[in-house]
Amino acid sequence: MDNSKPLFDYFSLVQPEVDLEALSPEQISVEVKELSLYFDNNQVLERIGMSVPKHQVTSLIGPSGSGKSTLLSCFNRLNDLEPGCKVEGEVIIDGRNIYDRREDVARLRRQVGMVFQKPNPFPMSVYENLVYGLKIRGIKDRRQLDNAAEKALKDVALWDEVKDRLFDSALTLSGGQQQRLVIARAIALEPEILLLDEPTSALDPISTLTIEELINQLKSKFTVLIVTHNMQQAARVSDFTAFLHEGRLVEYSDTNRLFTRPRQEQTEEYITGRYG
Ligand SMILES: Nc1ncnc2c1ncn2[C@@H]1O[C@H](COP(=O)(O)OP(=O)(O)OP(=O)(O)O)[C@@H](O)[C@H]1O
Repeated sequence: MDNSKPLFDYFSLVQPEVDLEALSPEQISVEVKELSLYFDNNQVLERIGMSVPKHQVTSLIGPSGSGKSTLLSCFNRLNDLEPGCKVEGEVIIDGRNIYDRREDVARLRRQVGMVFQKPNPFPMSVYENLVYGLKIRGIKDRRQLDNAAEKALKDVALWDEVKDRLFDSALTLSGGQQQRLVIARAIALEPEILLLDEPTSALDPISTLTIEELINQLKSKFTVLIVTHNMQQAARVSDFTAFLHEGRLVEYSDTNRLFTRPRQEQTEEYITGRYG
């Protein structure tokens, strides 16, 4: 993996550009409308509007503090846990505004899984990590749990590495393996949407590459949203890219378009490294 490679090199093959405006409702996984978010009196997101395409990878990029992680956590209402947080606007998933008072947040979090920057396996065995959520859901059948654990490990290409260590502590795995395990734990619950908040920033280059390859495969089953500081990573893994600056969505388009022919000067300044 070469992070110094010019971004343009990733797009040497001309790919058809996808028009986000032309997506049909069936192609949209999440619709964000006029979304603003405040922590006390500080406005962190300003009237964000975007349609997130189904079964595609969408990256959120932008300088530190631009609101990427905050926007990502709006998709499963993780912000609600923060004191002083106020949200305006709508985030629509499956026709429901998830900020509606009637929303069942536990159900939402099953529909929208999340993986954080630092691998956070539970301090229990590899196997127990994988079946924990299923057991909470009331699944007791041993064969069903075994099958789910095996399938999730195969989905993240970890099965061969850990099949003989299923009952060892998850904390004995390497950092890259732990992050794949955490992704497996999330997908064992069969979410529709997977949120990845800088999933490789604590990992070495080889583990990063493995996770990036995995992200490419995951989109056949899930809609993936990823926050990344690394523009080369956004170029490598994502179909669509959203550039945020000071809480505003400056530009959102086909990744190819955004990195080769940005419409906004601010985007161009950012991707060419003039700031951020
Ligand atoms: N819980 C919170 N309480 C108050 N302010 C917050 C909270 N979380 C985030 N902020 C503020 O919201 C703004 C956006 O933060 P956020 O973490 O979303 O940015 P980011 O683009 O993900 O940054 P980074 O790349 O550094 O992770 C920052 O000014 C931050 O200080």
